[in-house]
Amino acid sequence: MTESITIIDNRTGNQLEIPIVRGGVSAAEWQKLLPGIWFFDPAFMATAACDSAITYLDGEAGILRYRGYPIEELAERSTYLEVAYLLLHGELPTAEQFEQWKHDITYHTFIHENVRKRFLEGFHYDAHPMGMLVSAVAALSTFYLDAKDIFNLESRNKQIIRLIAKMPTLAAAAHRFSVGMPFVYPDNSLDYCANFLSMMWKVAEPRYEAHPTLVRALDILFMLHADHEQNCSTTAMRVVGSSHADPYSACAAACAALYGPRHGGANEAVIRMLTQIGSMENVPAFVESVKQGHGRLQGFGHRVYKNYDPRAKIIKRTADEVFAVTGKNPLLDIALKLEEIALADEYFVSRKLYPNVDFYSGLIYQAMGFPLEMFPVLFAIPRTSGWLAHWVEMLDQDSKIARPRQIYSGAEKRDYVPMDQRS
Ligand SMILES: CC(=O)SCCNC(=O)CCNC(=O)[C@H](O)C(C)(C)COP(=O)(O)OP(=O)(O)OC[C@H]1O[C@@H](n2cnc3c(N)ncnc32)[C@H](O)[C@@H]1OP(=O)(O)O
Ligand SMILES: O=C([O-])CC(=O)C(=O)O
Repeated sequence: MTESITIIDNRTGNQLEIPIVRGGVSAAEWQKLLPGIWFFDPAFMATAACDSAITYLDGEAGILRYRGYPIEELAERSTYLEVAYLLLHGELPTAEQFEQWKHDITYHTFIHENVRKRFLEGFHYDAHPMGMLVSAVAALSTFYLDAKDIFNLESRNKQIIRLIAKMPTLAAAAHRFSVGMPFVYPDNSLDYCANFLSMMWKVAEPRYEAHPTLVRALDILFMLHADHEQNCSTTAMRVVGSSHADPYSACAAACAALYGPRHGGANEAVIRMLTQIGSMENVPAFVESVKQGHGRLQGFGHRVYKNYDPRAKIIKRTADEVFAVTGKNPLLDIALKLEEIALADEYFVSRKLYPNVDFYSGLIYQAMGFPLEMFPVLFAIPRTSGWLAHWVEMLDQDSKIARPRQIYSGAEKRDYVPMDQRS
């Protein structure tokens, strides 16, 4: 195995041996040998930003594992709360640990009345629920001042539990407000996903009981969305966290990164695209227009996967179970046709563009009755555990503040021109 690479410093002609660290070159070694020479890698296409033990991803083979456990096995046998524990603690919980974890999360599902009444209800009536979520998560830092104490393990764990517990409550509150419905308090006799569905849909006393197939489907989707190594939002979490900001502020930054249509907003964009296509007959023309450069196939392509996203495979199967309860989403046939045509087309094959996690998830969410605007919110709820696992790992590694360099391409030094002399 190669243990170092040899490069020539073209300023001096010197030959330099740079040690390889786990398949990569350490930036510290690089800077020692070649000070002032930076890697130009604006979108981090070839940069490992950290050393992480949380999620393993082989994009060529389409493999995803959390803490060593294959995603397929977790989706089959685990639950979201167990997966959240696994991501954060590194091991599956014992029965006793799991009971305590569930109890702690359940105990913290309520949000401060002012967050709802004064903050969330202060938004414009048509505010996007993801915008509301981003702001509400940031606002939580003003309610929990102990959150600044990030190196106090007791306080740190409390914020982790609060965030995982309160995300569904904030999400449902944002939805209820946006449709003019009264807020529903958490029903802590219910499990995590059933409780969320109750806060979303309850219209009459004494309680809302979601269909067990739909509760399980949501739990599976939450497991699949829980982590994905250094994606854009997790990178935002780590970058903001590296300044030692509190976890609510860092999580708000991560939520904001997830909001974009290139990332967690793509599931919403997929449904808009399928609706715009309108029928199976229109699919070939739509694919042609994408190939001509008019937009992108939403829910297709991935920075790391150059194969079928393993999560999309599981979601596709789960969709059938959901549709058996809700009735088939009429957009499914268009989605299947689109996949069939794209996967047989040289444009998509040569670029290794396959369906990603967002391609089929929206069809399930829509069939379950969620409005499109809630789709990125549904992504943010489970991803919170992944963000927090990375935040904890980063703090435990005592990592440095994230601070890349740049290649300056602006003006040379010049003199200030008074305003009356400018043309
Ligand atoms: C949870 C998630 O975040 S999963 C991703 C969700 N996002 C989407 O589904 C949005 C659609 N997909 C995309 O925009 C991209 O595939 C991304 C953002 C996910 C990845 O982007 P990158 O890794 O930077 O790939 P890049 O944009 O360089 O694309 C490589 C080539 O494939 C093409 N391409 C990539 N994705 C698509 C697509 N969805 N439709 C059509 N062409 C595409 C690009 O045009 C480019 O072609 P070129 O080499 O001829 O210029
Ligand atoms: O890994 C990525 O870049 C995007 C993604 O699939 C995710 O965050 O789940």
